[in-house]
Order: sequence, then C-alpha cells, then structure tokens
Amino acid sequence: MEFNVKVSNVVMRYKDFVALKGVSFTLEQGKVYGLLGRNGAGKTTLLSLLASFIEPTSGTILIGGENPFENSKIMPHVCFIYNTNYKDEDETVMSYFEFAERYRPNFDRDYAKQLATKFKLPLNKPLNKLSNGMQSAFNVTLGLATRSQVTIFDEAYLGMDAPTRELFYQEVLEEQVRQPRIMILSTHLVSEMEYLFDHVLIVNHGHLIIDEPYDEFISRGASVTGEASEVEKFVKGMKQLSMQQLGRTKSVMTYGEINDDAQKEARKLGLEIGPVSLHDLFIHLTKEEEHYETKR
Ligand SMILES: Nc1ncnc2c1ncn2[C@@H]1O[C@H](COP(=O)(O)OP(=O)(O)OP(=O)(O)O)[C@@H](O)[C@H]1O
Repeated sequence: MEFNVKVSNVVMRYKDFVALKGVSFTLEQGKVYGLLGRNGAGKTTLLSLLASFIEPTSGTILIGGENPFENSKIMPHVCFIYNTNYKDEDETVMSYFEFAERYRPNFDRDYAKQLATKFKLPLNKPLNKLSNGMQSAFNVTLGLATRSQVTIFDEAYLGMDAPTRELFYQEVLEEQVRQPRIMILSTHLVSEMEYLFDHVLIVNHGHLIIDEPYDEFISRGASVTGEASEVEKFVKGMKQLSMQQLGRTKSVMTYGEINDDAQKEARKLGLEIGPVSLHDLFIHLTKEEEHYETKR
C-alpha cells in the first residue's frame, strides 16, 4: 500500500483564532520534506493534523487514500516525534522499544539497539533519568526505528549537542536509501539541515507560501552585486528581497528566474550573480516589515 499524503484546503480554527487558512499539498514516498516557518506560523498544528492528534475544522486529509483520523489501518504507519516530557516516565529505554514493537508494524528492534549504541543511550535506564539531549536522541531513535511510512520529526533535535544532531542527520539520509518513506522535518535550524531536504514547505501566518523541490526553490534566489547604478537598472522589475550597499557597490537579493539572456547581460554590465542560501530566502520571504521593494 502506498501511503502518500494529500491535504486539501485544510482550515484549522482554535476558537476564534485561525491557525491554518486553507492549506493544500501532497507528500510522496521517498522524499524528505523540510517544514519551515516563523514561531506560531502553524507548523505543529499542521503536523498534529497529519498525525491525527486533532481534526481539521474543514478541508480533507488523506493518507493512503483514506481519512487517517481514528483509522486503525493508517495510524500505525504514521509516527509523530516531538519534544515529549518524560519527567514522570520511569519505564526504561528497552521497555519502550518492546512497547513500540507491539504497536508499530515496521519497528526494527535491532536497528533501535544499534541507534541506542550510536547515541550512547543506556537500554536499562528509565526515561526520566536521561538528560534532555538524551531524551531527544531516544525520541529520534523511536522515530527512525519505527520505520513508519510517514515519519514526522517536529523540532526533534531540541537539547541535542551538535555531534548528536549530525548523527541524526546522517541516519535520516541513510534510512532514505535503506527504507525510503515520507519524512517531514520541522526545524528552525535551517542552515544546518537544508542539505537533508528534497522538498521545502514554508508556512507563514497559516498559509503555505512555498511548496517546491529544494533545488528549484533555491535556484530562484540570487544575489546581484556590482556598481550601484548598474545593479539598480538590472534588478528593476524583479522581486527584490533585500539590499546592502557599501560605497558604490550594491548587492540585491532577488527572487525569480534570471534567464540565460539576462545572465549574459549581467556579465556585460560587470555584475556578479551568486547563489542565495535557503536560510536567507526563508528569512526574507517571511520577514514582517514590507519588503524594501516588491514586484512592480
Ligand atoms: N490549542 C490551541 N489553542 C489556541 N491556539 C493555539 C493552539 N495551538 C496552537 N495555537 C495557535 O496557533 C498558532 C500556530 O501554532 P503552532 O504551534 O502550530 O505554531 P508553530 O509554527 O509550530 O510555532 P513554533 O515554531 O513556535 O513551534 C499560534 O498562534 C498558536 O498560538
């Protein structure tokens, strides 16, 4: 069975606050999705809907062609990993693995133990005796070893140190080769994690403003640098996200295609066209103040 995800025109209202305002997208097996958004943009709300923790106010969510809400056929194949509070949890790491094995059809106990060794998780230690970073490593271990068709990590790295996060990222990449599935990584660590993403979703104020393959999205951003008046002429009419000027040298971040003719023109004018990072595009597409200049 294919567990692709189809979200159509989903609205989520909490009393009189609308957290998601008509969101539609599809997710395909074998891809890692980076879900980005400012604080309060609606990421956790969206992920909680996919995990059927809550039901949408309107719109539809289909996983494997079915409504996943309270659906015992679908739910075992969706795994939502988030920052869980284990302060009252005195079960051990190993007993959680045994529990997961009973309820998760694809849970791989050997892989879970390998990950526990990598993350230095003592199997016989109660969860509430693990440090914050170790609890996150435990969560990530469950998410990876559960091998659910739809695996969601909502800021799962909280508290992990940099080398541990790197171990997690490497496992995400290796797992996508070994057992391809849908993985969604919601994160604020954009620069650190962007190399993992096949596809980028950006939520802003409850709207999905970007839903694009990573490479296509990134290729639309450019920095145009050179003599100020030439740069101004060149970027006129383009969507401009930011500008910096030092003396007579100006650099403008643009968003939109710069075709081959325009590239040639830029070279003639002595302008340099460089790439822009996902981090920069994200910041400037979601910043609060008016863009200093928008499409004219
Ligand atoms: N149960 C709730 N009742 C009322 N409002 C809520 C509830 N849950 C979330 N919200 C509101 O919905 C909006 C989106 O919240 P959400 O947690 O989805 O954001 P987020 O993008 O995950 O943010 P962050 O990056 O800070 O974790 C916020 O304004 C939040 O206050």
